[in-house]
Amino acid sequence: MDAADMDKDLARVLISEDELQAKIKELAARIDEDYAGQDLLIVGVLKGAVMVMADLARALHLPVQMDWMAVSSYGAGTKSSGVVRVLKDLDTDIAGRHVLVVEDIIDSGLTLSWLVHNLKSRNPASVEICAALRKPDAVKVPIDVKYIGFDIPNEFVIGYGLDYAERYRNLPFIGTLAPHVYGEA
Ligand SMILES: O=P(O)(O)OC[C@H]1O[C@H](OP(=O)(O)OP(=O)(O)O)[C@H](O)[C@@H]1O
Ligand SMILES: Nc1nc2[nH]cnc2c(=O)[nH]1
Ligand SMILES: [Mg+2]
Repeated sequence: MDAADMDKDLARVLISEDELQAKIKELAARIDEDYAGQDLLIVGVLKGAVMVMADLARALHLPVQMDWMAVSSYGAGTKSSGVVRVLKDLDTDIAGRHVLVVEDIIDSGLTLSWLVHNLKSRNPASVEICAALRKPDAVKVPIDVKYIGFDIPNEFVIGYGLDYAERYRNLPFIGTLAPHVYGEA
């Protein structure tokens, strides 16, 4: 699959690369200001958050530390069951630390709701969330999201870390896929 193949799989671009990069810079400026003089650990949730983490970290002026978690939702055959298994835990002890969890998307909100609860049980100084995208269903789960990039409609999106069958994560923008990719046309 080359770039031309990826392009023909697209239905439309929802958020362009320029829009994404401008928003990341805006969020980074707020984070720089809010955590000025503090020791911040940013935690990316693998794999979706890799692009946001990489861009956000480089846009920040704070000397942050970076760590990663990998989690997997399981149970009842649905991805967002709310039951989460830790596949890779933090390498860092977060007791007394300011933690900012970085995500690509909040859909049902179940992954982050579980994760924040889990991290808070480790007695950090604070836990906040930064997510590039949020879908309308997220309102059903009460999670406090301090930094949000874009509120998007309830569509399946790909790119900028988000995959369909592990592909399209490397697109630099957010888009939707043509029906033929799903085998519908
Ligand atoms: O709000 P929710 O309904 O819980 O869904 C959001 C989560 O789902 C996706 O990850 P996924 O578990 O597909 O794994 P990935 O990050 O490796 O793509 C996305 O990256 C979020 O982590
Ligand atoms: N790729 C992708 N993964 C998701 N996980 C939850 N919502 C989405 C979405 O819209 N796209
Ligand atoms: Mg994810």
